[in-house]
Amino acid sequence: MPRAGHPAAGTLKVRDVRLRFGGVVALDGPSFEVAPGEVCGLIGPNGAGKTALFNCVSGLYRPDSGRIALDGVDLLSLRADQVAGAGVARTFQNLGLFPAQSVLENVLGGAYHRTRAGFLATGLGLPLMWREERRERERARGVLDSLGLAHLERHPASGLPLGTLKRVELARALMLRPRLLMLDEPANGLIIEEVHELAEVVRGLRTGYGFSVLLIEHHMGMVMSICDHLVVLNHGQKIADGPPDEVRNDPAVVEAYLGGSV
Ligand SMILES: Nc1ncnc2c1ncn2[C@@H]1O[C@H](COP(=O)(O)OP(=O)(O)OP(=O)(O)O)[C@@H](O)[C@H]1O
Repeated sequence: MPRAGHPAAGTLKVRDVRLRFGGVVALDGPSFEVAPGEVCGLIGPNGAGKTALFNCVSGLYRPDSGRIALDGVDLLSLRADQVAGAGVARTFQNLGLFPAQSVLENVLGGAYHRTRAGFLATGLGLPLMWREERRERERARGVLDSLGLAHLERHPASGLPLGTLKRVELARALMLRPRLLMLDEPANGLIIEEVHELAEVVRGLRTGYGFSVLLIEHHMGMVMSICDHLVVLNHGQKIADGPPDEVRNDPAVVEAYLGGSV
């Protein structure tokens, strides 16, 4: 499996992040850390603030206060596209793929901002840009291969099973050479076999590419099987932070979120 190109890293530090929408407190000061190479699950009941936190890390929301840094780089001073350039890649709850485009074109979309002039310039016949695009295509093929998708590169995204589309979206995120990969409910809508398959894929990617993973997931089987560390939010506050076995037995977590069902 190809290395992603960055040196091993991916320390995310979140400190006292606060975000309000009018009278609604979405984030009420959570602080936590994701260590290099670990899979950290961000869990909590509906409305706990998980997506709001993801959006703050990826630059879509600007918190009212607090600090978020990746490998010492202050992400809050960057625009969303610069955050991606700093090594943060994410997938979305509702896939952000283009149905009419081929799998390869969708995956190449993940590399777009990394090229110096974009693929449009290649249409002008500029040799440097053409070489750059060819290089990115080869890299995309390598990423597809590492996810067992090489045979689908010409297939339009439409018509592929959801489990496969999730892997295409992962491939697109990998084109950003992430230090931190953020996955937003990847198991949502998958059948149990696909969940197991996806968990296996994420574990393999983490080992092969060496990045850290921050995962929002309601599927407790997946959370418990792949996370090294859990952070639990409730009403925008952190209520637990530690190894999965410890967190699952934490009375505050059982009370607030798990309802004793795990
Ligand atoms: N753009 C927004 N405008 C207004 N309120 C928002 C916005 N985004 C989030 N909120 C509110 O902030 C709180 C946290 O929402 P968030 O979507 O982060 O929760 P969540 O933990 O991701 O929930 P779920 O598991 O249901 O996706 C909720 O009360 C939500 O209604």
